Amino acid sequence: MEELIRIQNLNKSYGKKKVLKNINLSLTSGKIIGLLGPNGSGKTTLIKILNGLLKDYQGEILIDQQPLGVHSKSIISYLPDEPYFENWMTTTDALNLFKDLYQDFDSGKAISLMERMNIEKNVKIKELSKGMKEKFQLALVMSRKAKIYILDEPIGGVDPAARDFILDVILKNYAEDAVVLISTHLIADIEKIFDEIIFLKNGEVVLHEDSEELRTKRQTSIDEIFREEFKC
Ligand SMILES: Nc1ncnc2c1ncn2[C@@H]1O[C@H](COP(=O)(O)OP(=O)(O)OP(=O)(O)O)[C@@H](O)[C@H]1O
Repeated sequence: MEELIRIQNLNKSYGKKKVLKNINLSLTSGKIIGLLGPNGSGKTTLIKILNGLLKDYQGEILIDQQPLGVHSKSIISYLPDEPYFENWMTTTDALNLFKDLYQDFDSGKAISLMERMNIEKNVKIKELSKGMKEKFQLALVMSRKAKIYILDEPIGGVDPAARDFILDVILKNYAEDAVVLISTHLIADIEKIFDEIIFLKNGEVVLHEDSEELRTKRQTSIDEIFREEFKC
């Protein structure tokens, strides 16, 4: 197993508000990891830092043994929590953009995923529904042969029937030696694919465990454990 993400003593504040508090994590290859926590617990902030989008933090981050930078950008395939395409773009423009930006992008795979999703070529992205946009973006992100996939709420906007399809896309398309970090609130729908679970509570990691061991130890589902931990 290769350590692909190492986070040491990570702290981040917005003004006076501390939103990430002394985070330490080591994430290794071959795992699908659930980053779980209630609204405002810091999931998106952590994900943005890993993707080099927020720079004013304290602590050390190593991606594939190297500090954040050109190398980390080249090996992380990132699905943001909001669609990032420009209004004028068509599905084909976005496909070509990914082809230009990422050497590891497999356009044949993306086209076949689009076909399975009934997303046509040359359609204006702004004319797709929210769920279709999310599926399209996921198809592009999962068509890279990346070492690290970071997916912020990949099933948030799609209907329950489409969720299993999305999980299938994730499971069938990540390389076995990659790490997949997925943030979500919809734990019951997705927990079966997690190898490890991280609970983030008020900016702190309160649990990081193998999901099977956790279920066996507590004799219940991750969803139930989450509800218990974060009871209002
Ligand atoms: N740009 C910002 N300026 C100030 N505070 C922010 C900013 N972005 C996030 N925060 C605050 O940081 C905290 C963590 O937010 P973050 O979006 O990382 O949480 P989250 O776990 O992803 O939440 P959600 O599940 O609702 O998306 C929250 O208290 C939020 O209000």
